Amino acid sequence: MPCEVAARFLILYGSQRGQAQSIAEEICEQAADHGFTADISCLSNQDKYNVDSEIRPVVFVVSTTGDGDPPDTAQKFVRKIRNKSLPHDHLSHLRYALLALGDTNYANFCNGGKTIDSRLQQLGAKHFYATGHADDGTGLEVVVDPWIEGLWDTLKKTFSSMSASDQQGPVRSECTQDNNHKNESGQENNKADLEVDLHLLKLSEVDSQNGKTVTSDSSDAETRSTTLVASLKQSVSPLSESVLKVPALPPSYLEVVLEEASTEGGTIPSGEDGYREVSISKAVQLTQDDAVKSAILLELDISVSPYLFMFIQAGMHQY
Ligand SMILES: Cc1cc2nc3c(=O)[nH]c(=O)nc-3n(C[C@H](O)[C@H](O)[C@H](O)COP(=O)(O)O)c2cc1C
Repeated sequence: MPCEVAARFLILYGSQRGQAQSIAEEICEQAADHGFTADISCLSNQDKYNVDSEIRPVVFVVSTTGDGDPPDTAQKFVRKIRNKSLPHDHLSHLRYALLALGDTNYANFCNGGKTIDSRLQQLGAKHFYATGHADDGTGLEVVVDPWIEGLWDTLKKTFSSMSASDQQGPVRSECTQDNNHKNESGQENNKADLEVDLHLLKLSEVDSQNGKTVTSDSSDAETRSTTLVASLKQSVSPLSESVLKVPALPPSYLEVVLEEASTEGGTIPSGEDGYREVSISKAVQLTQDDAVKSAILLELDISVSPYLFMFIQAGMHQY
């Protein structure tokens, strides 16, 4: 089934008396005419959006109240982004545009929007469109209307300049709307993106018993762990089951001094931990030559227990 793809962005507004809110809603309504889908939320609904992980372009519409203060509904958001412990690149992923409302009859013109704008910049967020400052003293529409008119082109450019991976977030198929757009701010979108990424982390291995490929993913950690253990057992024998071979190192590293105390024709004692019965007569043949007094272990051609191997290694270190 063909899917219509819509570029999706987020509108966040902070309004004291309703003007910023109605402008935000106007932008939201116009979005469809320009081929976009917009989600909208008041800045006070912090459970509906999260700029910390927002990958869609965001349009802020913020008024000013009091003596250059952000609206009450934006206060919590302002406190959050003002947190001094946030790193300077905390919002470097964020692409946004901001429309500030104010009145030049007041001392701090548009200061509510300016406060948010400058803090977003400090945290590494980037404008995709120049900030608008609308003056209620002379008529908001003087700035607001052309600002909205110019928004659509820059949004188009923003979406087209986003990398393919970035577009996974903002560009959504309408066919997946139920799964991906459960709330108006798109917070579920981010969760869905994360889930998609996690599901890429799959482990595949071949079941040696039936020859089929077994695939496990992160949602089935228990199964994955069990299968991996079995796989390791099959590919590598435990050390205790291995036949130890004397490594083919240069002879000078493998020489072992045989003590005179060794009984001629006797055996290395058996029954002691890890020892294996080895004919000494072979060794004697080699030690009979007083000039040598040592044997090259390789030439003995005997297989040894792990314990004896360690013993020989210790001897080699001393040598
Ligand atoms: C009590 C009050 C205080 C205001 N203080 C400022 C201010 O300090 N600076 C400014 O630029 N505008 C100020 N304004 C103007 C508003 O920001 C402007 O009218 C805006 O359009 C209101 O938007 P809103 O209805 O979304 O809150 C103030 C308005 C009111 C009513």
